[in-house]
Amino acid sequence: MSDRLRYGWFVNFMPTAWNTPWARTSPGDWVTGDFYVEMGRMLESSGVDFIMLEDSSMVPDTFGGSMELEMKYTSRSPKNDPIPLAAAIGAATEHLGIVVTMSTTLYPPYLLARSMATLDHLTRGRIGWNIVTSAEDRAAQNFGMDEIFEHDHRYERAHEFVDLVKQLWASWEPDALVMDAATGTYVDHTKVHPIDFQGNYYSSRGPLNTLPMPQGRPVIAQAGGSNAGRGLAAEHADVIVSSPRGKEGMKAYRDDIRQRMERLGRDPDSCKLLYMITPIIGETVAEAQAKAHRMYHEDPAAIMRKLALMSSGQVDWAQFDLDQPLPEAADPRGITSIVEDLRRSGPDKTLRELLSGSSQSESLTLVGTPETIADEMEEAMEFVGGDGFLFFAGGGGLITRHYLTEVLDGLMPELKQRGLARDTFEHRMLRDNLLLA
Ligand SMILES: Cc1cc2nc3c(=O)[nH]c(=O)nc-3n(C[C@H](O)[C@H](O)[C@H](O)COP(=O)(O)O)c2cc1C
Repeated sequence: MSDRLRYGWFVNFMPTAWNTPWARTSPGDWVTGDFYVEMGRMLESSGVDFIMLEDSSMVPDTFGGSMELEMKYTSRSPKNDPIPLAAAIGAATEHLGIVVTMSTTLYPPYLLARSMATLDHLTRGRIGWNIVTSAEDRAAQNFGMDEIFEHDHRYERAHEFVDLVKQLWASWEPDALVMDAATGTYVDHTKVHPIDFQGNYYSSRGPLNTLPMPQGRPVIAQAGGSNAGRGLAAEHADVIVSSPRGKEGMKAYRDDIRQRMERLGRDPDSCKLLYMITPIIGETVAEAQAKAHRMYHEDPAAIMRKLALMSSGQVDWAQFDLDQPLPEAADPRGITSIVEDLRRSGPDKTLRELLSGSSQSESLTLVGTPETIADEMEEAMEFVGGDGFLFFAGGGGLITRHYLTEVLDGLMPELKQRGLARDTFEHRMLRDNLLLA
């Protein structure tokens, strides 16, 4: 495989590891954004295409009807707003893309369009938008709703939302800024247009009140797993991040998305698909295996941390016996594909077995040396067809500088040596670095 792959790093603006080896204990390190700004610089110098900032807006209390598990393991909170962090990372870097999550269910479209446009200016064309629809009642209640909309309805609204914000971004013609000294005219008003958008769910007069953004519109990222989610991704995404299991699952997902894009009249190569991985790296395979065993099997908190992470939707995992197979429990309003994926990956396994052994949200289980892991990544990409990987250190306060160093100073150089990662950024803007060869 000779084509360079694409890489992102998915991270939560949350506490970093604080009671594991190689962790810092000061909360000031994350809450000020210092850790993540430093991380942005590290990613850039290693040739990672973008950092992707997760978001959600609630304190979960689904597990056993209490916030205890959540507060103890910090799976979704405390969490700061990723939008100002994107600006801070942008100011500290020159080439790294910064993909920010904003929910179509919770943000007004005009506000979102304007924030994205402003961030694209601040970063000189390096912003992406991770479109999510939010699945949690608790988040909906923080924004004045009684409960979150039903799953497919959220996606129906998201289609309209995206149409609207795209029109707002296009409401200024690219050459509207004239700065004509002779007439003393800053902007040619004939090139700025109201949009008068009237949809089923949203309306907006427009135009946007920002100058046209450097990238025209942000890079659009999406992580849909369901039929409705894949439909939104196939129509709008420039980059799709997902975690289908194993090489076969990755290939089936990619083939499906590419077929959907073709049916919609889009060039399938105009969207890059990245698969989530959490490589466990050692200087020998045995050392990496021992580390993975310690992390996933010997740490009594590991399963509880995973349960806390999964307990932000409608499914109360406390009702299930950890030592029994998972019963039919998917709530159609919840994150359906996550529940279904888990059940499908081991219909006869107990919940404890399903949750132990790996980081549950990764496409490939990668445990080894930089060389053996790069072999597996390369082989998977040859089988799947492309396009790259999304690193993730696991949610809920597990990231450390030590882990970043293992991946960025251990694995990335090995990938570069094989021509599978970039040495330098060829372009200034995220869209160009991501999509062009
Ligand atoms: C890599 C990745 C990142 C995601 N980031 C977020 C996020 O920041 N906020 C959020 O509410 N959901 C996030 N999700 C959830 C997805 O938006 C989506 O709801 C989920 O993959 C299930 O797919 P479905 O909505 O099509 O059922 C993420 C999912 C993945 C795989």
